Amino acid sequence: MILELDCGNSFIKWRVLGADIRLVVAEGVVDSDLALLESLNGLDELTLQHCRMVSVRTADETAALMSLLAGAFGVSVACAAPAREMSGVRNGYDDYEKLGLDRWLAMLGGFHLAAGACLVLDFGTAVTADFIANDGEHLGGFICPGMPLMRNQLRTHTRRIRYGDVAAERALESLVPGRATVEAVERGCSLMLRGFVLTQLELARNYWGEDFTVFLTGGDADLVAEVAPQARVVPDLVFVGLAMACPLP
Ligand SMILES: Nc1ncnc2c1ncn2[C@@H]1O[C@H](COP(=O)(O)OP(=O)(O)O)[C@@H](O)[C@H]1O
Ligand SMILES: CC(C)(COP(=O)(O)O)[C@@H](O)C(=O)NCCC(=O)O
Ligand SMILES: [K+]
Repeated sequence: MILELDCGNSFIKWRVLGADIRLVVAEGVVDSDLALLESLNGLDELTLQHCRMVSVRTADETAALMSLLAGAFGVSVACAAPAREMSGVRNGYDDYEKLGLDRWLAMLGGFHLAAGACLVLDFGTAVTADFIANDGEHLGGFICPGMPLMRNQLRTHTRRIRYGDVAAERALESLVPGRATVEAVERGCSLMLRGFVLTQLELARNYWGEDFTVFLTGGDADLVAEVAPQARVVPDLVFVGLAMACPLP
């Protein structure tokens, strides 16, 4: 069995592949290293041969998780590393090591699945957009605050915007102008994300006409899927890239 981990700024996405590595036998989203251990320890018949991971956390945090996993399951962990070029994709950053590894893997996965020009949009703590041309050249991308950051900025930098998570979820059932703070904020931020998506689509059309594939990934991809009906929603896009960057030994 193989354990795969995508350590974002807010959550760790994990999944276990079976003896047939095309099959996901267990998966989850957790908010801490300890919660990850708990989830994994709760699985019966877990026998890990390999572990591969991508992390956008600090080197210290990543190393701590690696040694935790080595201690608990006796596996060594392969970590995705920056590259100037891989699987036909050329990293477009001036300093290629600075490009977020989750972005890089989602790009590898997207270009592989599209076999051509693609726009990769990731909705996590931050929102990212990356443009990969038909020849695999990464043209660059954009980073902006995601839903969790936008709502938390409003909550922490104003005095009267206060509401709970349950109300937030319900507020997004519609996008008509809000008649309560929670509706006004949640819908307002959701529309910001949708506007961002539309701008990215316009830019992609300027580059490539209609000849490109759009990928939506990240925990909040569903919030914007409606404005990009042509897009492929691929929640495990980072894992597609992870398998390419860290093939089994
Ligand atoms: N099952 C889930 N568990 C946790 N967060 C989720 C889940 N489904 C959707 N989300 C949303 O996804 C967002 C986090 O996305 P994610 O891609 O995990 O971020 P990051 O990679 O930055 O940690 C949060 O706004 C959260 O509300
Ligand atoms: C942009 C990100 C913060 C996104 O992280 P996430 O929202 O997935 O947790 C991450 O990819 C990152 O730290 N990137 C490094 C900076 C860059 O890509 O330019
Ligand atoms: K992510």
